[in-house]
Amino acid sequence: MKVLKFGGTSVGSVENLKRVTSIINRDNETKIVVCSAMSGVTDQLVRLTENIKFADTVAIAKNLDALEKKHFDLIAQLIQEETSRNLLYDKVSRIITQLFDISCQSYSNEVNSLIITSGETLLTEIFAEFLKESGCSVQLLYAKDFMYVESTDQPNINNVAQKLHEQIEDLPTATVYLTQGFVCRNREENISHLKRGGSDYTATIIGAAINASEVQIWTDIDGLHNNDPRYVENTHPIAHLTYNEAAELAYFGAKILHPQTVSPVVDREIPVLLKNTFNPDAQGTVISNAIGTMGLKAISAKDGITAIKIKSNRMLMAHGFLRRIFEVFDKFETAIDMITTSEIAISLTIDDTKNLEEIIKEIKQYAHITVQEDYSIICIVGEAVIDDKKTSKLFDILNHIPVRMISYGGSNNNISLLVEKERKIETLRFLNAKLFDAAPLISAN
Ligand SMILES: Nc1ncnc2c1ncn2[C@@H]1O[C@H](COP(=O)(O)OP(=O)(O)O)[C@@H](O)[C@H]1O
Ligand SMILES: N[C@@H](CC(=O)OP(=O)(O)O)C(=O)O
Repeated sequence: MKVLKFGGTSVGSVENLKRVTSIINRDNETKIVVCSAMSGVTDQLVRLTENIKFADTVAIAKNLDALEKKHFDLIAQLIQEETSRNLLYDKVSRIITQLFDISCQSYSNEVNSLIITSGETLLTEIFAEFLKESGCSVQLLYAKDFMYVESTDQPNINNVAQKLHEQIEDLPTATVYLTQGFVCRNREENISHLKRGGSDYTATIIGAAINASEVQIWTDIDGLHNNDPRYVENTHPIAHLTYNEAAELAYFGAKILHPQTVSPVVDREIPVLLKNTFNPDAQGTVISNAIGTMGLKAISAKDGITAIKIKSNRMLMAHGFLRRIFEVFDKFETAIDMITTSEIAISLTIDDTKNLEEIIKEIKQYAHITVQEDYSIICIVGEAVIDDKKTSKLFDILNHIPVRMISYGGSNNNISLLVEKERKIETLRFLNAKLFDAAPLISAN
C-alpha cells in the first residue's frame, strides 16, 4: 500500500482539488491519502488563537465567518449532488459552532491544538464527498482516532499501527482511505499537533505504521531543488537524495520537507517521493537508501539562529569546561545546531531561545558569554561533500560576506556557514553561482 500526501497549495482551490483527484484515481491500488488544510487556513486558525487569547470577540466572530464562507464556497463549486451539498453545509456549520464554543473555554494547549488542526478536518470532510462523486471508493479516517504518537520527536509507530488497523477494520473496504495531516494525540491522549508543515511527517508516520511500499509527497514544485527557489534563480530539481542528505536539507530549512519527515521511514527503507501536483509526470525527487552520486547536491538556509560565544575565564580551556557547558544546554532542553571551538572559547548556535536567559545566568558564573541574534545557517549538503572539486570555491564567500562560523566534520555530508540573516539571500545566490555554475550573481534586494 502507498501513502500519498497533498499539501496546502495542492488542496487550496477547486481546480487544484480536481488535479489531486485525477492523481489519486490514476490507479486502483489501495492507498492512504493524507491532506493538509487549504493553503492559508492554518495561518488563519493561528490568528484565531491569538484572538481568543486577547478575548477579542469581534475578531473571533469575523474570523469564524470568513472560515465558514471559504469552505461553503468550496462546497458550492465542488459538489454537484444537492443532498450531499446540504449535508456538508451542515457539517461545516457544526465544526464552526464547535470552534466558537471552544473559543469561549479557558485557553489550554489542547484548545490551541483543537483549533489549529481543524482546517484539515474541514477540508477532508468536503474532499471525501467530492472523491465519492468522482467514482472513487473512499472512506474517511479521523487521524485523531489513530495518531497516538505519544511523543512527536519519537512517535510510537506500533501504537499508531495498531490503532490505524482497528480503524480500517471497522470501516467498509475502500480503495482510498482519506485522512488529515498535522493532528495527533500526545502521551496524555489529548489532542495535539505536529510542528507547522507537519503533514509530511504524518504521511511518513503512517507509511512506517503500514510498512508502505512508498510515501509520495505531492506539492507545488517538481521535487527538492539544489537551492531555495524562493530566493535564487536557475535552481534545478535533484533526482535522488539519500535519507541523510534529505534529513540535513530538511532540518536546515528546505521548506518543501518538514524537518522530521524522513526519520520514521529510514530504518524501514521506505522510499519517499517528492512530486509536483501541477506537473505529475515530472520525475521529482526520490529519497531512499540507494547509493547515489557523491559530491555537492544542494544548499539550504535556516533562519532564526542565535549565536553564542562562551569564553573561559581562565586563559586556557580547563579540562571539563565543555562538559559543563553542554550540561547546561542539556538541563534546559536546548538543542545545539552548530559548534566550533578554539583554545579559549566555544561558539555555538541554537534556534530555541525559550530558556536562554536561564542558560546565560548559569554559564555566567564561570565564563564570559556573548549572544547575537538574527543569524542564518547556510547548509551545503552532499555525500562526501568535501571531496567535490567545486567545494573549495565556497571559500570565495569570505571575500564578500562576513562569515561568523564555519563547521564541517560532524558528518561528511554537510558544511555549515553562519551568516547574518540579512546576508542570507546574497549568500545563497553567491554559492549558487560558485558551486553550481548556475546563476549570474544578483545582488540581494
Ligand atoms: N530546496 C527546495 N526545493 C524545493 N522547494 C523549496 C526548497 N526550498 C524552499 N522551497 C519552497 O517550498 C515550497 C513547497 O512548500 P510546502 O510547504 O511543501 O508546500 P505544501 O505543503 O503546500 O505542498 C515550494 O513552492 C518552494 O518555494
Ligand atoms: N496545515 C498545517 C500542516 C501542513 O503540513 O501544512 P502544509 O502541508 O500545507 O505545509 C500547516 O500549515 O502547518
